[in-house]
Amino acid sequence: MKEYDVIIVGSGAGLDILEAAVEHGLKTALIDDGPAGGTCLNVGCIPSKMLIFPADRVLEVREAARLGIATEITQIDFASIMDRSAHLVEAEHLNVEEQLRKSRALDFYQDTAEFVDRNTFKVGNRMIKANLIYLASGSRPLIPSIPGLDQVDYLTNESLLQLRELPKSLIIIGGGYVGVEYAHFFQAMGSEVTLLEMGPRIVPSEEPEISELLLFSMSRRLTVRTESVAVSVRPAATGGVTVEIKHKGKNETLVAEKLLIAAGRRSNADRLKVEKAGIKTDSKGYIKVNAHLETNAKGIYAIGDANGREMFTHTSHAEAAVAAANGIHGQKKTMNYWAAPHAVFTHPQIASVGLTEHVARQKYNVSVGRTDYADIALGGAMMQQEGFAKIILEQETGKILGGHVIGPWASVVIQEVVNVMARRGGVEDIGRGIHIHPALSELIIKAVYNAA
Ligand SMILES: Cc1cc2nc3c(=O)[nH]c(=O)nc-3n(C[C@H](O)[C@H](O)[C@H](O)COP(=O)(O)OP(=O)(O)OC[C@H]3O[C@@H](n4cnc5c(N)ncnc54)[C@H](O)[C@@H]3O)c2cc1C
Ligand SMILES: NC(=O)c1ccc[n+]([C@@H]2O[C@H](COP(=O)([O-])OP(=O)(O)OC[C@H]3O[C@@H](n4cnc5c(N)ncnc54)[C@H](O)[C@@H]3O)[C@@H](O)[C@H]2O)c1
Repeated sequence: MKEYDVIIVGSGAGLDILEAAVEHGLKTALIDDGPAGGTCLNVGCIPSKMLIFPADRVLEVREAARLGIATEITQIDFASIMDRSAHLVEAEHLNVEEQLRKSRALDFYQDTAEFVDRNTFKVGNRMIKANLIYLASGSRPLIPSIPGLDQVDYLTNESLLQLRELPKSLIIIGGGYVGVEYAHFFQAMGSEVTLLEMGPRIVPSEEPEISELLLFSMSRRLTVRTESVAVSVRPAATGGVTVEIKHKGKNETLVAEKLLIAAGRRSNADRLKVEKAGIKTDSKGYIKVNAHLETNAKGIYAIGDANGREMFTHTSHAEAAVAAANGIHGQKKTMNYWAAPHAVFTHPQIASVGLTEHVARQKYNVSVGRTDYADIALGGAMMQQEGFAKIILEQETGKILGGHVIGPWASVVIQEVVNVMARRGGVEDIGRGIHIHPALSELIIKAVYNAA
């Protein structure tokens, strides 16, 4: 039995905790049985955005015609696009791994951890214990129980990164963030893509008009089927995969070379056997935490995807800072998600922060303002006929409650709203800064003034 001051499971956001613990001179163990760096680096944000960047360029070239630039894409080297991403990821994770292995300030266990009791982990065939524990154990793809799925060679966000030949056709189950981002990527590369979403709209957590515009825009490039449930799956006689679906009550048969499952995530808490430490989980298996990110077991914190709250890398890092302050520095900080943003890197891009209009109306008197890209000078220069920014204000105070953008560079345009919301600011805070003309930032000031 080896004793530590701190044990951390997971080398994604867990690395932030590690840094705080080591800087504080604590005897620290880090455990991860996957590639160092976690989901974002290895199979999530980084590889997907390395792939989506060239996909965006393809769309730019295709759309250049409307500006009077006639051009043609003569070749897309799919294998080299996949390799570029894989090489960057590999170099980065080997770098992280080497630093962890070399460090004398910590012990790095590349093995699976499971609780034995409140303070003790079994890691491979070793036992280690600590009073202070951080669970940054993340999530993995949720594989729905569709009859026949185990008979076919389906892809996930992990295995698709091994592809070096572009599938001629692809069915994607799930119209959430993973589904729409990869639908954009594979269609841009040249696949014939069918996206299936069982709910009434794709990206269902976004504003309804954002889901609608994304659906409208994607439907020009691929087949999007909402209210479509995969009923069964089997190998196709011609090779590939057959998917039987129920679409608005009717049965249909779809065939494609490949099938991608993008039906959500599931917690890794089961792999940790958290019940042996008496740690409570919610109905989906995510680890329950309080406002200080501490579980019901004192001294055990859960951050990032492990707690299932806002499953984004930047939020995981924000949570790590709060949990490190509380557990390591003895503070009592509260995690605040008020201005936690996210972006979806599809085409068009989506970005959002704060409340949706529907949620805001349940609690506040609101006024809503919207500016289309076409209504600002740069949007006009871009001949951007679609896309908008929407701002939701509290009527009495002018405080910003939410901001939502769909269109080019949405992920950048939203940042001003995030910064103002983080200070609980409103109309005056946006208006105080002079906005560059003609730039996309004019979307926000105009939407704010429209709302006000
Ligand atoms: C395809 C895809 C694209 C995404 N794109 C974005 C994006 O653009 N922007 C964004 O903000 N977010 C994005 N996300 C979400 C983001 O990747 C996650 O929110 C983030 O990686 C969570 O980090 P984490 O540290 O909580 O967990 P992880 O990074 O998942 O780390 C958990 C680690 O714990 C290890 N582990 C788990 N259980 C055990 C155990 N019992 N023993 C030992 N080790 C264990 C795992 O091996 C893993 O390395 C994306 C996700 C996916 C799937
Ligand atoms: N850009 C980003 O920040 C980014 C990108 C990708 C993923 N992520 C993170 O990863 C999480 C997981 O993404 P995701 O897209 O896998 O999950 P998700 O939960 O966002 O979406 C899954 C979708 O699949 C649908 N679905 C589930 N089962 C189905 C079935 N049998 N048939 C048809 N549709 C089905 C659901 O209705 C849902 O809309 C996100 O919530 C986000 O936190 C972030």
